[in-house]
Amino acid sequence: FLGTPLAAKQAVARSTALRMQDETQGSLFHEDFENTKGVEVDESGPLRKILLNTSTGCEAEIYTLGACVTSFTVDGYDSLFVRPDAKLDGSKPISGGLPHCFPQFGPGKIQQHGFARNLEWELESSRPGASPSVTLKLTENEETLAMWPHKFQCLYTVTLSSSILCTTLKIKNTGNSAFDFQTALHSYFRTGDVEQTTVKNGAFLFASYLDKTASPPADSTWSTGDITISKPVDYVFSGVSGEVTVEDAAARRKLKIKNLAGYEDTIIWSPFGDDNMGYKNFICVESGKVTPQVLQPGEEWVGKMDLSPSSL
Ligand SMILES: O=P(O)(O)OC[C@H]1O[C@@H](O)[C@H](O)[C@@H](O)[C@@H]1O
Repeated sequence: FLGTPLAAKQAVARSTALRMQDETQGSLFHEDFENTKGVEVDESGPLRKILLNTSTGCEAEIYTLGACVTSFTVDGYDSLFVRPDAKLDGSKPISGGLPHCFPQFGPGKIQQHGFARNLEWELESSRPGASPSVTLKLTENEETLAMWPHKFQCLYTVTLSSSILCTTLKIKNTGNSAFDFQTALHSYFRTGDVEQTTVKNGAFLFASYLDKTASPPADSTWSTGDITISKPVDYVFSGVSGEVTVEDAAARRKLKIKNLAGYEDTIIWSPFGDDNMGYKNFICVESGKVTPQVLQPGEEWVGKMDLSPSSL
């Protein structure tokens, strides 16, 4: 496991208004609760999390380990799913919610899905108010440089706006030489029953995709339009993006995944049949940039993905 052994962190039973480093002034400030309405830091458990909430009753929970959004609740329904086998003590990355894969997606030269989800991200800034927002930051350190010799800055902003969760990830090359990377939100969406769930986007029909359940993984063509799940699935649809909809007939819920920038690919993963992972109650519909993206020194890539839930 890469990063600070967070499991050992002392549990401090408190939920406070946001405290953070103001880098522009170089000082620690602590806003009073009225001014931080909608943004709280919860340090009562082994891992620190940020809570966003609106006066209309929408809530989001973001762990600073991996900058992982683990809960997004509108009208009392949480659209995100955390696997029952997930560890929330820092002993491994969080298997649920919206984990970041960076700088690698899947297996490869470095660890599966990269290191961003294993590391503690810094609190960069917050914006309280009617549309509360928090920005978390990750930069290189000795451990990342040993695995991936590049200087970078990731800034991840999560905003609750009305009943929409807005996310923006900015990845910048802060070094002196070019690098390439892959990234993805390995999104876990709650389902009443994965077998009664349909994933829709017009571009699935006749799209070519990489079937990672084949041995060895093989390119294929998707010929049936909408995607339903009745067996283990691990498909990478390069070039399928834009609005992807998850319709969950069992829970009578619909979720629009709006890929607004940067995420050009869609990955569908289901460990169908694996009760330990709670396979019945989630589907991963991932927003990815799987084709490697080159960044020259000073260049930045921006990924934007919003979630808009409603009843079906
Ligand atoms: O188990 P992880 O690392 O959290 O990732 C979940 C799954 O993610 C998928 O993308 C991989 O193909 C699986 O092999 C993996 O199990």
